[in-house]
Amino acid sequence: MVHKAGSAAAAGVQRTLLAAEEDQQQQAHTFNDDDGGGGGGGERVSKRLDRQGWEQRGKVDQEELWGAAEERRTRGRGGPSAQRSDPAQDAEHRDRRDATDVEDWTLNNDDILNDNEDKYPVSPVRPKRYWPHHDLKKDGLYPRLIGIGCQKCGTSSLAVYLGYVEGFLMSGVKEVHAFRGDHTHEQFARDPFGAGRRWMLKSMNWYQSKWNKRGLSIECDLKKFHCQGNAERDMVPFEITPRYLTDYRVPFNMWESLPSPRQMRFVVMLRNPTSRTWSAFFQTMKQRDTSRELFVAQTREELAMLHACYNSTIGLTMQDEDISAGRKPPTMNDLHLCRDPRSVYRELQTCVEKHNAHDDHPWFLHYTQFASNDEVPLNLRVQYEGLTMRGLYADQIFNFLCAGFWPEQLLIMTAGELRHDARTAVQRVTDFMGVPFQPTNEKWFDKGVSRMKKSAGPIPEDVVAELRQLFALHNRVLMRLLLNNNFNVNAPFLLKEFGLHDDPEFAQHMR
Ligand SMILES: Nc1ncnc2c1ncn2[C@@H]1O[C@H](COP(=O)(O)OS(=O)(=O)O)[C@@H](OP(=O)(O)O)[C@H]1O
Repeated sequence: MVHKAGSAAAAGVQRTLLAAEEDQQQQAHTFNDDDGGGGGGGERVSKRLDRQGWEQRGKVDQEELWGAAEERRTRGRGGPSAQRSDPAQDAEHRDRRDATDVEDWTLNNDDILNDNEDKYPVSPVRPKRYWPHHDLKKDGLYPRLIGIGCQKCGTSSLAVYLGYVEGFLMSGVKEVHAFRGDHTHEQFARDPFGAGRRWMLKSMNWYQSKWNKRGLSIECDLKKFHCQGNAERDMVPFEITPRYLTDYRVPFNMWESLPSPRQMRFVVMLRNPTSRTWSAFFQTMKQRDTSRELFVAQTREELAMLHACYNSTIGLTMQDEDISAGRKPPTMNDLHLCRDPRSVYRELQTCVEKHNAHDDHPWFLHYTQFASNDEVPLNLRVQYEGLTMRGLYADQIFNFLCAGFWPEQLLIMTAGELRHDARTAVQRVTDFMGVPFQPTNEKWFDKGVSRMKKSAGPIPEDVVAELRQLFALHNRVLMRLLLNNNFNVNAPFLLKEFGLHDDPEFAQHMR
């Protein structure tokens, strides 16, 4: 990539990069609505992209997903799977659903506002909950399940599979990107009762509206711990935005603004980070310069920057010697390592600026552009984390614990697991959500979701060893984090994905 030196040129390139990043997301995620929480324009874009995307694939029609959901609602609970399951159980399930078609229930909210602090230590940076009790429009649902990652890990296929499970209700677009801006965290902190509150309401109303297409709604009065609505209790509204995992602000925004963060469930798709990096590069550069030389050059530049800056700034778990040296796994007792994402990014930015000898490489600097930059509109002020850093999953997941979420709330699935047996993998998700696994269209589970986009093919050999070297320690810390806490994992698949299935340290988990 050729960059011009000089700050004006750098700003120009940065704008181009922002545009490219947007463009990348829009092109890549054909059901993406990367509006960053603003509303309006994103809807238009997403409609266009949805149509193009699904037509290109020629296999799945998003309306079909919605149509299937609607049909299920109106004609009862039939569907192919019903023929195969126990009729008595089905009848019982049907009765239960009919009885709850109009819901009026009290949430089990013991720990929503007064967290049960006995179970785990509380992170020193867990934000205050700002969820507004009043003034919200009551015309949509909140998700119960959010797919938070990771990019290029099979999330589109997972979205399609879940879309064909009874009761699972996808947002109008797969990726809502609701929590990535500063609209909650920063605006609200600055002005909780004025502009910040208006931002919050606007963005949460916008978020809720993603599920209002079928006239479903739910109202919650958290002062009375009471919710009422016409959504069925075991319905699972969901969305999947892979970049939620890599933007350190996201879990904090979620904790602040979702009505019942402790009841949220997350699914995290993971993939071996080396092949992920190449797949992500291939997507980013689609229709531009996809040369393997560029990939090697760009990756090396990122690696140099990460070696200089990652561990000392953004790498939360890396800052504990015992953890990084393998003397202990990261657990909930290590939440003192947590940092406010804004200060983490600020430090990262300072470090990157110091080590970046060439200010003609703004594409990399861009990923630390957290401080306000008036030239960049708020909804475009995304973090560009580079491609390699997105594979350092351990700290990204740990950061969710920092924001207040518990390991029990996260289900970890690997791309290999989904590819191996989608039915069993998706059933893990339905079990996790406590709802029966009832596919509404068996063919997707029997045939599998066909490859949706052009594949990246094999990674250029030149940098494989360097990438593996960077990821080795982080992968190990990740396994220790996931296997020693109460995450919902499938250990053998997990270890296999990361090439640690023969490692004596984890042998007990392979049994
Ligand atoms: N069923 C199933 N299981 C596992 N992996 C699958 C599956 N379907 C697709 N893929 C591969 O996932 C890669 C695309 O991932 P995403 O859909 O998450 O991409 S995106 O972030 O939404 O753009 C992409 O990887 P690459 O081919 O290496 O680019 C897909 O081939």
